[in-house]
Amino acid sequence: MKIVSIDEKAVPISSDIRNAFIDFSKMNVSIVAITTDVIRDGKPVVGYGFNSNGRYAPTGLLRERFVPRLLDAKQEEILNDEGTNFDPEKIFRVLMQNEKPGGHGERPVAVGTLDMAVWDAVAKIEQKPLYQLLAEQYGDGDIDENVFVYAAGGYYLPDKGIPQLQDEMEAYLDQGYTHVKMKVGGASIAEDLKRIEAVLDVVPSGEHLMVDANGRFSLDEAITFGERIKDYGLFWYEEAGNPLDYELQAELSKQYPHALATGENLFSFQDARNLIRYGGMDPKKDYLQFDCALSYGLVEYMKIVEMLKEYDWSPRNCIPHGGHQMSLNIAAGLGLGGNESYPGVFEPFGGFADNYPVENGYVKLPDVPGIGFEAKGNLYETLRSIGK
Ligand SMILES: O=C([O-])CC(=O)C(=O)O
Ligand SMILES: [Mg+2]
Repeated sequence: MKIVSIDEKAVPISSDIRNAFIDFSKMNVSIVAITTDVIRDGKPVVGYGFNSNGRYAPTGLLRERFVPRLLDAKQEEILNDEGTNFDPEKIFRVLMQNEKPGGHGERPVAVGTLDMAVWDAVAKIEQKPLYQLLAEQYGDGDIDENVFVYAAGGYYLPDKGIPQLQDEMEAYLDQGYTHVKMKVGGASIAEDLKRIEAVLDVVPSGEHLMVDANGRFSLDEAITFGERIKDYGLFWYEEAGNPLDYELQAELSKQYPHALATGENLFSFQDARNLIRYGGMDPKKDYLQFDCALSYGLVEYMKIVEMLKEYDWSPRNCIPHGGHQMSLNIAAGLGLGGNESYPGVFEPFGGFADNYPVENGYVKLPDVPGIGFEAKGNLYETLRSIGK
């Protein structure tokens, strides 16, 4: 059993949208295909992966360092002890050879991309959906048949006014979502409050709306904004300040009475643990958004989940960033609180299996081997453009 080849390509996901920190005019992602010599259904198993939105394609890191390292590994370094499948933890160790600790930068994005492809291949070789494999081998055996998903949008766009924002949110509700998220921090407070109130006219109550400042605010701004929105009773207030500023997060937690969310820009076990240790987050109400496809993959994510349990956090407090099927599988197999979704944004990487509509805020997963990319036509078209 061996890896025959690994292919990578950068694919654009550019658009005119803007959050409080960046625009997406040059955004792209790496897709990878790990082709194996294992035959299932008469064809070699190919595992696919991609990195999550918000970080650029780590093409150089993959091609110069991580792909050669994996291709150079000996069989016993990448297979399980029985030799019946690839071993994601061993592969993680191979990838991280000669990598110093700390300074995570964009290395975790490259490793997370390969890790996704490894898990896709492993589940395909087992001929099981990844969520089932995770529940059986790493969880308590139970699968969540329905996973909570919310519609993340509400971006700033040139010429987008209040009516367009309301139409967008109404369309999400019409598509079966019960909870929606919008961007804040990219306009004046007065303007953002108008936008929030306009969306509150469309959703049933504040409990159905999240706001995301994408790390834009200073401590004072974060607290002031929190003061101004607290009576809306929103579902959560996301990434108010710089993701690595744990003191800001802790101070904000003391002032803002409702749920906070953050973590999408923390890329390692150590960063996640620092947030839990020093960020003042409350396991009784707050949410964690670590995204394995940006942060060393599922091997690292499972270490984070174990760490959280030691600090009395439940996996249900985790609702990952990224809107991809990998985290949807993790949510279903390991009992997370849900997953993000970007209806119509970041296509073809955002969104879930075709013909599995969101119903009353929940979505089901298809019963296909692997992560389920083959059940999402536009994504599979893109992924299969590489690989043997
Ligand atoms: O706009 C982005 O970078 C995406 C984001 O923060 C989110 O999905 O929460
Ligand atoms: Mg966010």
